[in-house]
Amino acid sequence: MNANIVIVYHSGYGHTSKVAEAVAAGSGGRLLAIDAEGNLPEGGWEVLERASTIIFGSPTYMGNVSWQFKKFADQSSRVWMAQGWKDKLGAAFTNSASVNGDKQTTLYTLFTLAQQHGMLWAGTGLMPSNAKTADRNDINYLSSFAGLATATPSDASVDELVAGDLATARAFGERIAAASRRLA
Ligand SMILES: Cc1cc2nc3c(=O)[nH]c(=O)nc-3n(C[C@H](O)[C@H](O)[C@H](O)COP(=O)(O)O)c2cc1C
Repeated sequence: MNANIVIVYHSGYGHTSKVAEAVAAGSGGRLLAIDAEGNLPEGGWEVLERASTIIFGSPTYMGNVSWQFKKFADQSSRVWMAQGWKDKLGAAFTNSASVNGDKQTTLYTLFTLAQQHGMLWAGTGLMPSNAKTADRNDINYLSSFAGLATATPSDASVDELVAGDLATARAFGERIAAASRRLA
């Protein structure tokens, strides 16, 4: 595990957790879950303080981050006061039911959070799979650049995430780990 990379995320029903696990597998990063009340576990803020790279993750609910993630973001204003995350590397992912589903708004919220903190930003760095021959299981089929986007059908269980999305999440994690090494 690479303690320099922390994946801090919320998942209401477990689907975004699966994406977070794939990002962790690719990056070697440590998972840090925001709970159902919007709180971090004991010592969570210190884990983030020590990290050089923070990857933010949230499901898209009503076109934006979940309220639990927003509570975490608002609580991070205490860190902002001391500029504690300035110049750390930031990146983000979101998962939702629809292929579009307004995920871009969620990614922009996560990007804005990172920029308010003065963080550096890394996108997916993944080429799109948008040709006629493209298959749903191709890497970056959703063709997102600003951050990782995955789509889990609304009736899929947590064991039924699209394999290509999980592979894309691993590739995204590898990309963020490589970017993190370049800044070290
Ligand atoms: C309150 C709520 C709002 C949602 N809003 C959206 C949405 O705006 N766009 C979308 O594509 N899916 C939406 N969904 C579907 C979720 O994004 C989707 O089920 C996702 O996989 C849930 O992730 P989770 O299991 O980590 O909570 C919504 C689900 C809930 C519960």
